[in-house]
Amino acid sequence: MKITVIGVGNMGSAIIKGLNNSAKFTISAMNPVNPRVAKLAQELNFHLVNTTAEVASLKPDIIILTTPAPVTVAVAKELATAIDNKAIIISAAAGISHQELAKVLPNKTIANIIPNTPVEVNAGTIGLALPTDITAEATTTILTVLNSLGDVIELPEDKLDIIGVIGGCGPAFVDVMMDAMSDAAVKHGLDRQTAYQVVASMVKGTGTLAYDSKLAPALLRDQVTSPGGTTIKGVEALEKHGFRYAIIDAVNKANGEQ
Ligand SMILES: NC(=O)C1=CN([C@@H]2O[C@H](COP(=O)(O)OP(=O)(O)OC[C@H]3O[C@@H](n4cnc5c(N)ncnc54)[C@H](OP(=O)(O)O)[C@@H]3O)[C@@H](O)[C@H]2O)C=CC1
Ligand SMILES: O=C(O)[C@@H]1CCC=N1
Repeated sequence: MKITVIGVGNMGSAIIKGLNNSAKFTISAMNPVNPRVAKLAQELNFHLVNTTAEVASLKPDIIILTTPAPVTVAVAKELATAIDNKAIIISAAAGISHQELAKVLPNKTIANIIPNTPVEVNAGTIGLALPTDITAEATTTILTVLNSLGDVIELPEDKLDIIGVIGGCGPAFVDVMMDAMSDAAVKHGLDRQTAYQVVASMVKGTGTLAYDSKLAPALLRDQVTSPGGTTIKGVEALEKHGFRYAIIDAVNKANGEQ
């Protein structure tokens, strides 16, 4: 299957690396001329072009739009005249609706996704909204690509924003916590590299346990807080400093609440 990724920034690069790991696809990409992207194309050995006309000549089965949200509709409009109707468009642009894209891409199959950066290591969380009139064949094609990048959660488009905040922005929120924990470990005498390793391993294990057991996070927390022990003292400090509400409000704000 031939896949062209348009916009090779943080998300586009992560998708390309994840697709490249799975070694199942012929990958190409389009980006304005940029030495960073040229270097990545050389390293991963994918074909790089700079114009939508060149994208058309590649005859991709799938085009993934990872351009900045504000320019995505304009890029889609340019593509509409260049590509044939067979190419399936998958847009990762947060906040750009199916309807806005369908207006400039008539007669094209368009799916909306919100992926996250862990797609780079094929451990992504990908919210997917499919159009109601999509064919079984197109659905299979889209799922073949996305399943190679991580967990795909299919849902109606009106739920894509909140999945996008939890799945898409969530890694940044967890990274902030990991960074703070690493600083605290360094303060208490651990060297920084070991601190990063311990924190990443702990988050990976905690995530895997929650994912595999399907237990509620509160129950998993209770299993750590031994009576009269150290953890409950830390949890008390988190409550005192409003950690829980800080997280809830981060989600509120990322989801557009004023
Ligand atoms: N980052 C994330 O975790 C997530 C991002 N997304 C979505 O992915 C999209 C990209 O975000 P992100 O990767 O963070 O942003 P970046 O700024 O890191 O990447 C954007 C890329 O698009 C390129 N670009 C700009 N204009 C054009 C154009 N007209 N044609 C082709 N390429 C273009 C830029 O090129 P250059 O800089 O070389 O000029 C850059 O390489 C957004 O729509 C965002 O909503 C969705 C979920 C998660
Ligand atoms: O920050 C953003 O707008 C994008 C969408 C989800 C994650 N990053």
